[in-house]
Amino acid sequence: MQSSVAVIGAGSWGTALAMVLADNGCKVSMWARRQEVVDEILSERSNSKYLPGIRLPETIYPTADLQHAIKGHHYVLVAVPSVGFRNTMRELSAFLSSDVKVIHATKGLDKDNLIRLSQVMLEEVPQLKPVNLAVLTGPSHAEEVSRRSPTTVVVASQNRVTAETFQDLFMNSYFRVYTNPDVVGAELGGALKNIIALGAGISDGLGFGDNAKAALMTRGLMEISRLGLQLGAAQMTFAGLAGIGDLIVTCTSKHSRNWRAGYQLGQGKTIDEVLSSMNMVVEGIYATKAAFQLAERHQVEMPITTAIHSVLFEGRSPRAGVEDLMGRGKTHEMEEVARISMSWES
Ligand SMILES: NC(=O)C1=CN([C@@H]2O[C@H](COP(=O)(O)OP(=O)(O)OC[C@H]3O[C@@H](n4cnc5c(N)ncnc54)[C@H](OP(=O)(O)O)[C@@H]3O)[C@@H](O)[C@H]2O)C=CC1
Ligand SMILES: O=C(CO)COP(=O)(O)O
Repeated sequence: MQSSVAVIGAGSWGTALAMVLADNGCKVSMWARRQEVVDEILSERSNSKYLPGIRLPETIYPTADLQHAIKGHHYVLVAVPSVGFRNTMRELSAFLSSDVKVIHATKGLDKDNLIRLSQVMLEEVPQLKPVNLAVLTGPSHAEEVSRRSPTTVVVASQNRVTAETFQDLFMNSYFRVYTNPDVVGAELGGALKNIIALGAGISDGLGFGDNAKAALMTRGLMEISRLGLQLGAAQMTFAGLAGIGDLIVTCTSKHSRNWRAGYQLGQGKTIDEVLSSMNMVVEGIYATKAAFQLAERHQVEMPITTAIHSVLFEGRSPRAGVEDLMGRGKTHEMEEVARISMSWES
């Protein structure tokens, strides 16, 4: 039987994932905020602002009416930016029945309560069952997925049947889907790597080399894991696609909006100049603010996040931010390893 899926969000990622589902034989209803996007898809089969040059399959049915978008669908995918996530879920709440399975592909945190987005889903749509929720994350730029370039992602859910149901819906010859029970790690990996990608862009914009970027990625993963473990994630998740995998692609790809924003900051532009030059979401900016507050709340050391926070929100120059990082007091690479190594006893 043909599955029908509602995709909420018609930016780059919602559209690219709608294409994967359509390629898999699903009937896809896609909600866009603006009627112009709907009209363009209906008349041209394209979404030129977000995926220029890509032809969308005929089995993607766009609509600007949220209720119409999800009516009769057993599966819902939410792919709106984190800043609009809570409101979108609140609006959806009136139309979602309790047996629907919902997956989100947004990489961010709730800016007000500093919670994960699957937690926001349950707050705003209390009739949803936690076992029916999942998260899709991993190294996956929309531009490449929409060109059907080989991509791997992770679907995380506390319930195996739900994870495998979404795995079956999305998986195909160019889109390989793994499952993982660690929802906390999957969501945090996706949200926090954007901060480090901003840093990688800043480093490149300042003219630094590969050594600096490798350092940022490695030490960045360390602080992502540190906060993640404190918040209940499984360490191994950060060694997988939702962790190091996504960190690599976002810190090194020309497609990354976070890297591009960081690059311009490194070249001397202000944050306002950078944001006005980009017509797509830069999640790392919001994630930096949220992670900085979480680090303070949980007493977790996150020097790179702190340095990027000082550049974004405290008027520190990118170069001074790097000096802050390089001038920190000396430390072990891994406190945990140093602590358990008997040979280190004096
Ligand atoms: N692009 C990618 O390669 C990937 C993106 N993601 C994640 O997916 C999420 C969505 O990003 P992406 O599709 O790339 O973003 P884009 O910038 O490409 O598009 C944003 C989309 O969200 C809509 N939108 C903007 N603000 C709001 C709001 N407040 N409420 C509801 N909708 C809103 C926009 O509508 P309008 O046009 O009307 O402004 C547009 O449809 C992000 O969390 C991102 O990190 C994850 C993996 C890959
Ligand atoms: O999450 C992404 C790729 O996995 C997209 O990253 P950007 O938002 O930086 O483009």
